[in-house]
Amino acid sequence: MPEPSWTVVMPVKRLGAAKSRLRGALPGVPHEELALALAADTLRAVRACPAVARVLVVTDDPRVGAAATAAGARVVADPGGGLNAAFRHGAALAGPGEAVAALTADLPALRPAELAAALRATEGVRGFVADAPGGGTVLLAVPAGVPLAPRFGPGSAGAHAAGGALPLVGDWPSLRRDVDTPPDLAAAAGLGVGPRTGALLARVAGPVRYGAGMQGTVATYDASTRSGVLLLDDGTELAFPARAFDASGLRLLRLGQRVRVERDAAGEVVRVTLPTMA
Ligand SMILES: Nc1nc2c(ncn2[C@@H]2O[C@H](COP(=O)(O)OP(=O)(O)OP(=O)(O)O)[C@@H](O)[C@H]2O)c(=O)[nH]1
Ligand SMILES: C=C(OP(=O)(O)O)C(=O)O
Repeated sequence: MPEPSWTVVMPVKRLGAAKSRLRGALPGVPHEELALALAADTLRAVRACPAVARVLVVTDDPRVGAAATAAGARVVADPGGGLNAAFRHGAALAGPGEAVAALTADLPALRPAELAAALRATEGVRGFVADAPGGGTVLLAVPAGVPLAPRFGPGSAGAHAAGGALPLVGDWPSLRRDVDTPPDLAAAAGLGVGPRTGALLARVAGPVRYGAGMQGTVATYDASTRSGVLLLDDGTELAFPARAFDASGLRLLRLGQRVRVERDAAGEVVRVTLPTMA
């Protein structure tokens, strides 16, 4: 059986207003560059997904529009009225026989194979994929002819479920990893981001204390190698090397102990400290 061909709708805000919670996340990098890189890397992965036939980018931003056109997407103007209006507008432009997937454009770690797997899982039903923390939505997909009825925004996972959409269960960390805050960016870097975002991370000199506020608990610790694994509060696991422990000034770590995590521009853990330490 041939793979169904999806139309993906991706709205992107004007770069000056987009991703406001990330402003200043990468010192020395203009905010609009970062906002553009996140969207461009998302789009790149979507275009590389074999299940996707068409991409509609809904935006009023000229730089996003140019990048999207160059990447082979169709660009349509933002109708105004916010994110859900933008999604409805894009979905209305899909052909009558086309299944539609509404995707947020802030998934710089997205892997085409994970998007393909999620689209396969939603075939024939109206389904959604929650973000990594669980309260938001990264993907809402409908079969041809079924209204999208998007309810994106705070608490959207609950709103989509209440509206009858099926929560899709699957191990798709790169799809669920939306980037709203500096700790999200660090988590995405840990998964591996696309080239545009990666180039900006690499441009930042020296170790950046991404998510100096990021916390987790010690899941494993091997005193002989001085390394182990942390369970972050968003449920992801993160290995830490001996040098991150050595930088802590601690003599040992106990299982279940609460720690604060500092990571470098590539997402590697550079220091594990106690939340009470300066
Ligand atoms: N075209 C369009 N896209 C939007 C609009 N609002 C949000 N988006 C996009 O929808 C996706 C998810 O939105 P949010 O995570 O809330 O992003 P944001 O509004 O840029 O970020 P914050 O300013 O931090 O809230 C992002 O790709 C945004 O660019 C809108 O009004 N129009
Ligand atoms: C747009 C959403 O929220 P966030 O700002 O968390 O990406 C959502 O999850 O529906």
